[in-house]
Amino acid sequence: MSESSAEKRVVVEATPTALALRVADRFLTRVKARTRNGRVAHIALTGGSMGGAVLRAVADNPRAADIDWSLVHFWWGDERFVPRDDSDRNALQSRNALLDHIPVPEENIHEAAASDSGLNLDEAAAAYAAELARFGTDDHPWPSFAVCFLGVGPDGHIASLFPDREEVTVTDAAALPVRDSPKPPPERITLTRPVLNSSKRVWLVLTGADKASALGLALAGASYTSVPAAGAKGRKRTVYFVDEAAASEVSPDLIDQTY
Ligand SMILES: O=C1O[C@H](COP(=O)(O)O)[C@@H](O)[C@H](O)[C@H]1O
Repeated sequence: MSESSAEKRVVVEATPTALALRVADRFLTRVKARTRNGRVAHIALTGGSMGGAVLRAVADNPRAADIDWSLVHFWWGDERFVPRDDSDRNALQSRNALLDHIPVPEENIHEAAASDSGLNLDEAAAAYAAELARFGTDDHPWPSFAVCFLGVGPDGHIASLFPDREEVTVTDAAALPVRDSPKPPPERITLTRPVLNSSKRVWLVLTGADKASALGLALAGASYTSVPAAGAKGRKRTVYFVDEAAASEVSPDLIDQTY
């Protein structure tokens, strides 16, 4: 195992459906453990194909009824700057998949402002940073996420940190406006790498043959500027949850059979 991937785990399931069920079950285990003694859990969600699939599997899991959702706060690693009821919004997708089906207080749901909120893109990014700062720690002006979910694009992007763009190198802000995104919609708000990587656990969830190359490069220690997924790293654990199609370029010795 190369040094660059030593602390990264790869968990493989045969299909996207099986993967979503597994991630959902593990997520519920983590949230239950974190909130057991009344501690708050901050969770960063992702949009994209598997973001929704995992949350639907959480909603369908009977163990969701065992969680005190009033202790759980939801954030997003990135958001598309579109109207509030636009189906492209990551927050709307997450609400439809999970948040509308669990008793989580509305004040625990921390959405970035939408394009019809009255704020422009810069103001919306600044407002999101200010909201993060309300829940900051002694170490940084943002909450420490117990779990940070990330999708990965075929180009290796995570959140709205795209390859070879300035945003991926920024370390002096918590949230940034993104313009001219290579993937539509063009305007977005993203958390920065220091925020994502201050998470206790970073879980990257990706499926499909079109992600195999990005996954292979991320695990091979590619530069995070050209493959942003390569730079995602949780303080305690970094896990790539993938299906067999995405895992086709992963060396078998990197696959964790025990996790
Ligand atoms: O645009 C985005 O894309 C990624 C990945 O999406 P997928 O559909 O290829 O899985 C997602 O992680 C990110 O949050 C989102 O805004």
